[in-house]
Amino acid sequence: MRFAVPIFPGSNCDIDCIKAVEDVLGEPVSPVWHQESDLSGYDAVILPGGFSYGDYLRSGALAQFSPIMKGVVKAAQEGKLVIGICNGFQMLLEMGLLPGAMLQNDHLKFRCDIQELTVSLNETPFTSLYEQNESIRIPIAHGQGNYFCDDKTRQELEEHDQIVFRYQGENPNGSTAAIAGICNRERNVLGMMPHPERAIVEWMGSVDGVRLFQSMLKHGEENHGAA
Ligand SMILES: NC(=O)CC[C@H](N)C(=O)O
Repeated sequence: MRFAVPIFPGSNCDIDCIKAVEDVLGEPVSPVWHQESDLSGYDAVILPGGFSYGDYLRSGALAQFSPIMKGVVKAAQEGKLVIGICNGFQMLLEMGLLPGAMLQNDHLKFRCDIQELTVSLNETPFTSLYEQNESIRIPIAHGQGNYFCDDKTRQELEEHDQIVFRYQGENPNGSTAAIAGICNRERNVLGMMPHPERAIVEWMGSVDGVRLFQSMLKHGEENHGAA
C-alpha cells in the first residue's frame, strides 16, 4: 500500500506521519511537496498536522489552494483513503471535503495533552481494529480545535454515522457534541484533531494510534490488493 504525505510550508508533523507508516506498517510512504498535483501513484493520503501557511486567516485556510489539493480531491473521489490529522483536518473542512468548521479553542489557549477518546464508529477503514465505543488515549496539540457545525449538519452526521471519535471526559476545546473526528458519508475520508502518529510507541505515553494505521492497511489489502 503506497502512502503519500503532502507537505506544506509550515507543516511540522509530516516526518512523524512518515515514521508511523514506516515503523508500524513497513509500507512505502513518500513526502510530496504541496506544489505537486499528481497523487495517482498512491493508495492513501495523510494530510499532516502543523501550521501550514503559518495558520494565516484560519488554520488550513490557505493550504486548500495548494496544487496538491487537486490530487487530494481526486484521491477522495476515487475512494482512496484520505486522512487529515489536526491541521490536515482543518484543511479538509476548509476544502469542503468534510462538513463543518474549526474555531478557536473555547478557552483561547493552545491545548497540548494526551486525550481520552471514545471510538464512536469502528465501521470505517480507519477504525476497524478498534472496538465500538472503546476508550483510547491519543495526544492532542492545537489552538483551533473547536469543531463547529449547525444543528442540521450535526443531525446529518448522527444519522449517517459520520462521527468517528468523541472526546471523553472534559471537552478540551468546546467542540460541538465533543466531536474529535468525522468521516464523509463514503467513509474513505477522515478528519481528526488528535494525533495517532504520536501514539505508536510506549515512550509516547500511548500506543493507541497503532491500530488506526493497521486498519488502513487492512482495508487496502482487503479492498484493492494495494499492499
Ligand atoms: N498540531 C496541529 O496540527 C495544529 C493545527 C493548528 N496549527 C492549530 O493550532 O489548531
